[in-house]
Amino acid sequence: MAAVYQAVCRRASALICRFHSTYVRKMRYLNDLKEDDSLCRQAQTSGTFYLFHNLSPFLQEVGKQYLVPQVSAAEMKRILEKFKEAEQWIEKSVLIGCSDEHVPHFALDLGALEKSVIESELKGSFTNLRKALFVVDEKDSPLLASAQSLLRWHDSHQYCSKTGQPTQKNVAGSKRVCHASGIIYYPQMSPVVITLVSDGSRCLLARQPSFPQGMYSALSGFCDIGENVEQTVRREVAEEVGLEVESFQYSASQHWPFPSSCLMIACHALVREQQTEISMNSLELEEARWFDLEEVVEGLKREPGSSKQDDGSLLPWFPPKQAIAHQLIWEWVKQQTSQLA
Ligand SMILES: NC(=O)C1=CN([C@@H]2O[C@H](COP(=O)(O)OP(=O)(O)OC[C@H]3O[C@@H](n4cnc5c(N)ncnc54)[C@H](O)[C@@H]3O)[C@@H](O)[C@H]2O)C=CC1
Ligand SMILES: [Mg+2]
Repeated sequence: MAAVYQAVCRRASALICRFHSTYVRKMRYLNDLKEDDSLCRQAQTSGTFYLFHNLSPFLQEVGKQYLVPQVSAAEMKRILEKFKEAEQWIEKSVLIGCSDEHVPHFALDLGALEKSVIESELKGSFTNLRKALFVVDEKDSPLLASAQSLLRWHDSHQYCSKTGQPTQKNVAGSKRVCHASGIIYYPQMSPVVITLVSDGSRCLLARQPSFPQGMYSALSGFCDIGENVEQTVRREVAEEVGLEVESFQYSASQHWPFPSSCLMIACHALVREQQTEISMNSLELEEARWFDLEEVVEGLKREPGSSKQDDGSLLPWFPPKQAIAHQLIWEWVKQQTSQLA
């Protein structure tokens, strides 16, 4: 009876599925892979793999382009057979998505294997993520960022922080379990607020000592435990530049893999026109100042290389479009120019 009931349910859910959009079906499939170890193990045999070596993604340089190759399961098998314990390597992979046709995508870090062997087999090279994100096609950057973050999380959560016992990942890599205590660990992101402060006609951009020369960005800061986004915006602006936020507006968000895994929550904030004197916290920032519209528009046109002047000084430039700070600055320019029109 139970078997008949299950068959009816399966048929019903298959019928319902047919009416779902491609997106819904894809999300449901990914969720099934996360929940069902045997389904996911089977998926590994037909999936594609994005490779990393000590958290650096594998890229291929073709002409002036950098491609992010997807290695087929068969190709993966062929390469791993060159090393010992080939089968065990596939088990280290983590699920990072799937195509509209439900071909699952995995990420795999081959850090303990000889890098040069893999590079020459696959004709490419493992490239530092900070470089990779800015040279690959725009659609591939978020994928590389989230894949690396997930691999990093697994690498640094091998043991239970309560019992000290090893933790085991599920096949998809969506969690790790300590079988001694029953504690389940899920991949984490730290919420960070990034705020573009404006006084109505100028915007405030700052430099941290670690930024590349000449680059200015919006103010950023990790959320403290218990804070909401508004409280973090107000606190960070007060801490870093000594100003009081009057009002703020959410703009967009982005996952950011540095220093480990941040959820960047981007906001515009307004301070009173009469209270714009900056009192910079020099422990965190090396410069913070107001920029007018013209200076921001000019800065957006500049690239790191083109910011150097003949006398060696640097003109300001801003984060590239892959960073959400860029989007905030663009939005501010658009809003200012629409006000002027
Ligand atoms: N995608 C983008 O456009 C941008 C991204 N960012 C990212 O935002 C992050 C945070 O910005 P900051 O101004 O550096 O933050 P911050 O102003 O809160 O200062 C960083 C300090 O906060 C402390 N901290 C508190 N919680 C932390 C946590 N969960 N992880 C690490 N450190 C923590 C540490 O002492 C650290 O040195 C940066 O790591 C950076 O990668 C920053 C600007 C632009
Ligand atoms: Mg900060």
